[in-house]
Amino acid sequence: MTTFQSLGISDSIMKALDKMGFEEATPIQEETIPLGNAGKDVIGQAQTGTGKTAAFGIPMIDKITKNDRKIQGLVVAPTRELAIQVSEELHRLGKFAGIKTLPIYGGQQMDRQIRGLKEGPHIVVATPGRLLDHIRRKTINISNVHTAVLDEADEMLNMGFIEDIRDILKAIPEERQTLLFSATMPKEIRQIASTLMKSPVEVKVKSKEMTVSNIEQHYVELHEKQKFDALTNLLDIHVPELAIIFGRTKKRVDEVSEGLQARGFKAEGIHGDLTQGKRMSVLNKFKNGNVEILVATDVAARGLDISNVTHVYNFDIPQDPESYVHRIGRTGRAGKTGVAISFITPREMSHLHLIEKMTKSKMNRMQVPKPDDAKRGQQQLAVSKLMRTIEKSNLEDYRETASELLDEHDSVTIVAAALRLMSKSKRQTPVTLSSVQPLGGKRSKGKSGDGRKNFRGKGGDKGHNFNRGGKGKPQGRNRKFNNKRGSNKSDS
Ligand SMILES: Nc1ncnc2c1ncn2[C@@H]1O[C@H](COP(=O)(O)OP(=O)(O)OP(=O)(O)O)[C@@H](O)[C@H]1O
Ligand SMILES: [Mg+2]
Repeated sequence: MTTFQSLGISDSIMKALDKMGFEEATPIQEETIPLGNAGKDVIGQAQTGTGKTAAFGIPMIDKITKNDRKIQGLVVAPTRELAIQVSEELHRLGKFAGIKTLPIYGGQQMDRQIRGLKEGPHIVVATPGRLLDHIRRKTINISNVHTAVLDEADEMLNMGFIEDIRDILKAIPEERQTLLFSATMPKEIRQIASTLMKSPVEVKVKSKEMTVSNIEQHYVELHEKQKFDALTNLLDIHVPELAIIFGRTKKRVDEVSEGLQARGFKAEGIHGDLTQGKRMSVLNKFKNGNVEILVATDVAARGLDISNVTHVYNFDIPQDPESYVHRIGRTGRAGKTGVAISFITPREMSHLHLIEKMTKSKMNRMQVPKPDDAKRGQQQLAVSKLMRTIEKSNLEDYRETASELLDEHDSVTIVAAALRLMSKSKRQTPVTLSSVQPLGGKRSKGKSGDGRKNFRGKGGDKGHNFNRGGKGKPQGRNRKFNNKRGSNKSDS
């Protein structure tokens, strides 16, 4: 056990950590905080939900001169929601040190951000596109930044963002300290990374698997047409506290979330075509439990930290193994347990094996859930509600009516009727989704024998409709989108 005390952290941050309930440092924090304090460039790779934000946030905050009201720390993150979340975590960490943090992202009014910038934040957490807008309009000055962080570094250095990142880093003094963090770091990206850094120290928390062991991983082999019923059956069996369902495209997300609503689930969709206001309100409703199921594109795959997510469902298998790691990593965070279930069509089985191989983890096969199991699950839920009412409520006022009922019917019939009333009635509502193409089995082999590259193109969110391999020719069915660089601005 490593205490934060032994890592040479200032008293004001110690106070913040105490308030946040952090008792001991996680392995990535233990290894990278001293390096960060020593001014080293660091590439930090550790599993999802293991505290990478504080790993770069603590040394960054500890280097800030409070009385110098210039931007001294800069964090770049791939999505708006993540920029907001990281900014909030840095705010909590830097609260007692008097450090001001400002998130800057697309979809928010420029003048509001400009006003915020004029107030002199010490740290800015930004999405790349909007940050570049400010740099070009000269409404931000990052020439005094001494610590730059790329959160989700491999994503930031992928084809969709790399040029933006280069442009951003050009506006920061070369003698900066650069910190790169992610749960995944493909070799080719690591190489690009080292060109932006000064003799970086690579810290990779030792673990056989890329995914955390507290996530149970399963898969269900099924046909496309079975997916929706299988999903609602599983939801009835698992009764997740909060669940995220990942779909491949925005349209898919809309259809699945509408279908779930039609069957009586508290579900909403989130993807890059929604207004920023809508994205925030959906996410907030999910965080406070008013929405129990979030249906999302990969826009919600990286970095988001929502503590009670108990289940992640891959309604469509993700395109690349990294994406799988990040998606399922929305559950099982900070030592909690979680369950991840991926739907695989028969043609996609080779892709499943590829993910298993790359992530060095194994998914357990699960049978296609049956309606009877779902019914039992629902009844179980009604029973537990009934039991809670028995334990917690004052039932005096109901006793007389209850005994009158018992004079006329047997007790089993009455309880059965109550359970029926309490079970959701809309589950049989027919829902048909538009047809989609499975990820091609043959294509997954690719020229290089490394099928990953073929799955780089994303037909989904963030406008990543291009091959993200970074080199070589575009492959697979996303070829025609390959020139759409810059379309990632949709999330900037
Ligand atoms: N030392 C600690 N003790 C207890 N909780 C911690 C500690 N460090 C971080 N946490 C909490 O753990 C959760 C996950 O942290 P964080 O979001 O930084 O993970 P991450 O490694 O960045 O994950 P991802 O790869 O998904 O981005 C957060 O709620 C954070 O506040
Ligand atoms: Mg993170």
